Amino acid sequence: MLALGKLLDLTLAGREPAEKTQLTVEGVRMRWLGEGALEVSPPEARDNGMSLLLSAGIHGNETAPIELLDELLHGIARGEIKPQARILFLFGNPEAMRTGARYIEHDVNRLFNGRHEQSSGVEALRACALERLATTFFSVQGRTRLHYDLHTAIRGSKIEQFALYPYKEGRQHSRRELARLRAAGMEAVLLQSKPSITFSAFTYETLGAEAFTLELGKARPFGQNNEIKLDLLQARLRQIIEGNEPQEGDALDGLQLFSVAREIIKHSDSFHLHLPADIENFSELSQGYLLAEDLAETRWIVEEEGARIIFPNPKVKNGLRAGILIVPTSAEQLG
Ligand SMILES: O=C(O)CCC(=O)N[C@@H](CCC(=O)O)C(=O)O
Ligand SMILES: [Zn+2]
Repeated sequence: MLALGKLLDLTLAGREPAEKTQLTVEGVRMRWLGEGALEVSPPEARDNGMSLLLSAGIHGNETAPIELLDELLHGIARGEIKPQARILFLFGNPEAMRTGARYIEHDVNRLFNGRHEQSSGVEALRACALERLATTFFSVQGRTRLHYDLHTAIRGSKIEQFALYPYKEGRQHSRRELARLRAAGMEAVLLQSKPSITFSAFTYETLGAEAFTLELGKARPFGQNNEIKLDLLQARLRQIIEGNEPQEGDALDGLQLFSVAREIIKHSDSFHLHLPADIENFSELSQGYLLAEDLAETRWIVEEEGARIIFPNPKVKNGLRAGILIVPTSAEQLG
């Protein structure tokens, strides 16, 4: 296999490849753009106009998606997968990947849409570099722009695989993209209701891509991801890459939709979350339930009917989201 196909090995070893550009037997050009960043370009005659950004390792301990991208890249480097799309592979936080940590100093997925300018350290530099790489990649006009940012979650979940769909004022969520996610094995989608500072929010809001955070199961170390079923996602990614997706229309086929009712923000060290430590994502909370308390007698009480909690985490830094309250919604208002 070509050395650049081993982007993961290079990244984990903190090494720079001797040759920065290589051609596969299929005439596909692979170009190393910097640590954890590789661009794949099909021969011009085969290019179908799709620009696909695939990122993983934004959180360094979320290894299943990193392994998935590694496999896809190996397939391309060996000539088994024949791209018609341009692809940018990004490993989000190499430093944290090397230590098996979610992050070193700051959660890189809270530093986008310019937030890195108010921060410092390795993750602020990385978020700035990722923004630049994505901006350059999506700068070619007239191409379809799609971004999947792949993650796994800290805790177990009543719904194993789901996507988060960013929000931008005046832009409609696309039913066709939801159908594509369903075909890729996602069981639910959370429709965001305000702008955000995550990587997928950046590519959606600022770069005009269709962009999603995909949650694929529970985070485990490298080599321990057998329980995570990625065959549907892998097959769909391969079809997008090779430009041979079935045209099955926009049927959502049982996909569960939720909208974000509220983000729970931790304001101080006095923040206390009234949930069991082992609570699963998508657990239902009854109306009137006292979810959290913070300084100055701030109380978070569940008001919404059918509310569920995802990503509850009282250990986040002050000022960041410590959980999301979601409610069921329907597909009626989709574009
Ligand atoms: O399990 C958790 O608590 C967090 C899992 C995770 O990393 N989720 C992403 C979601 C990003 C988004 O809101 O689009 C994150 O929190 O960064
Ligand atoms: Zn993550």
